Amino acid sequence: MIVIDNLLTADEVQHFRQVLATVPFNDGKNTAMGMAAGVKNNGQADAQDQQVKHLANALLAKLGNHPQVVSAALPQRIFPPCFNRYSETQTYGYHVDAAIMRIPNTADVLRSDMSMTVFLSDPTTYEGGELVIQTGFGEQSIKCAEGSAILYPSSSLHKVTPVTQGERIAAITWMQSMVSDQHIRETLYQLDQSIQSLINNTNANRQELDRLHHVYHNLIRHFSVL
Ligand SMILES: O=C(O)CCC(=O)C(=O)O
Ligand SMILES: [Fe+2]
Repeated sequence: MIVIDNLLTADEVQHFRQVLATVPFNDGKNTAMGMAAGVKNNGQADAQDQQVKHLANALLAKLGNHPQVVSAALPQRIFPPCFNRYSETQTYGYHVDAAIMRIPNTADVLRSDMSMTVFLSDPTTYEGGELVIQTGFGEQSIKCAEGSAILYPSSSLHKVTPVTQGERIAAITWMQSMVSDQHIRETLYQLDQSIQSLINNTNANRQELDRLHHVYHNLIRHFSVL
């Protein structure tokens, strides 16, 4: 589970919120698959709306270019982000995200390996609305600052607790990774993070760094499936 701090700048968050305040929202149940529909109670911005498409594309471009997102998810495909809104009393009970998702208006499908929530509301403006994820170490409850995001394995059970005051707006998306094995993906992420911090360390031995870089790329070559 990885927090991406400041994925969006304050200005970008404000722009997203301003646009989302003007676009039509539909019942979130319409896009839930199978059992998830029974526990889903939120609103979802109309994905056919031109302004919503524009925001989704802007976020998509941002994700594909973000070094930490790329390092953690090794994305091959990213689902066009959706925008959801939980008003007072709204909630999304425990569910697992569908393993295979059809990318709207295309013939392509995506296997969800990693799920992402980008928090767009200032956390001091709403109560409740925590994203709770079941992990091997118990439940983790997450409420990020506006503009920050959480990336977590799509295989996990998760829920959004009821909003008891205010309104929670977020963008959500799913990624198919070039490396489907979660454990290997995590290990590659750790290796890359170490390499990146050595690159920024002026005392690091250049030859050793080149060797680590070489190892990282050969591991990607070995484990990625395109
Ligand atoms: O809003 C969130 O943080 C997560 C929503 C969710 O789990 C979903 O739409 O599948
Ligand atoms: Fe979900």
